Amino acid sequence: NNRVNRWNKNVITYNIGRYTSDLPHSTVDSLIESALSVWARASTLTFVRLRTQRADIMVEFSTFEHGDAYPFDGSKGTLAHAFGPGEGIGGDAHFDDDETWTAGSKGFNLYLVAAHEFGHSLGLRHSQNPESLMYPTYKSSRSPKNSQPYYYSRHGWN
Ligand SMILES: COc1ccc(S(=O)(=O)[C@H](CC(=O)O)C(F)F)cc1
Ligand SMILES: [Zn+2]
Ligand SMILES: [Zn+2]
Repeated sequence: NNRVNRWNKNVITYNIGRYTSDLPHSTVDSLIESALSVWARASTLTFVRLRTQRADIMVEFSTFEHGDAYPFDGSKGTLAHAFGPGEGIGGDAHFDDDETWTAGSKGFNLYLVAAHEFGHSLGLRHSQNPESLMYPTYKSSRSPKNSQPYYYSRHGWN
C-alpha cells in the first residue's frame, strides 16, 4: 500500500558506524546531529545517539556493495539512500563514500543530504515542491533552514 509506515515511538536512537575520510569525525557528528535537529524541530520526535548498541537509525559511509540489496555506484549518481521506519535495516541511512562530502558548498553537502535521508528514515517520500528538503534532486543552494519540511502531529506527517 502506498501508506508509508511510521515509528511507533517518539524517542528514536541513532548510531554512526563507519565514517568518511573527507571530514573530521567531530564534523560528521555535528552535521548529522544538525540534520536530525531539523526533523526534531518539525515534530515531537527526539533523537538520542548511541555509541555501542545497534540503534534505530544506523548511519554509515560505504562504497559499492555494502551488505544490502542497493550497492552504491561510485562517484556521482546515487549519493545516499535510507530505509523507511522498521526493524533491522529499517531507518538506516547509508552515504556513498565515493562522493566528496563537505560541510560547505563544494562536493556534496553532508548536512543537506543527511537531512533529506533522515526524512526517508522517518517515513517521508519525495515532495514535488522545489523548495522542499524532500525534493528528489540535490541542489547545493538549498538550505534546510528555509525549506519547510513537513510538520508532524498526532495524525502523522502533514
Ligand atoms: C537533497 O538530498 C538528496 C537528494 C538526492 C539524493 S540521491 O540522488 O542520492 C537519490 C536518493 C534519495 O532520493 O534519497 C537518488 F535516488 F539516488 C540524495 C539526497
Ligand atoms: Zn545501503
Ligand atoms: Zn530521496
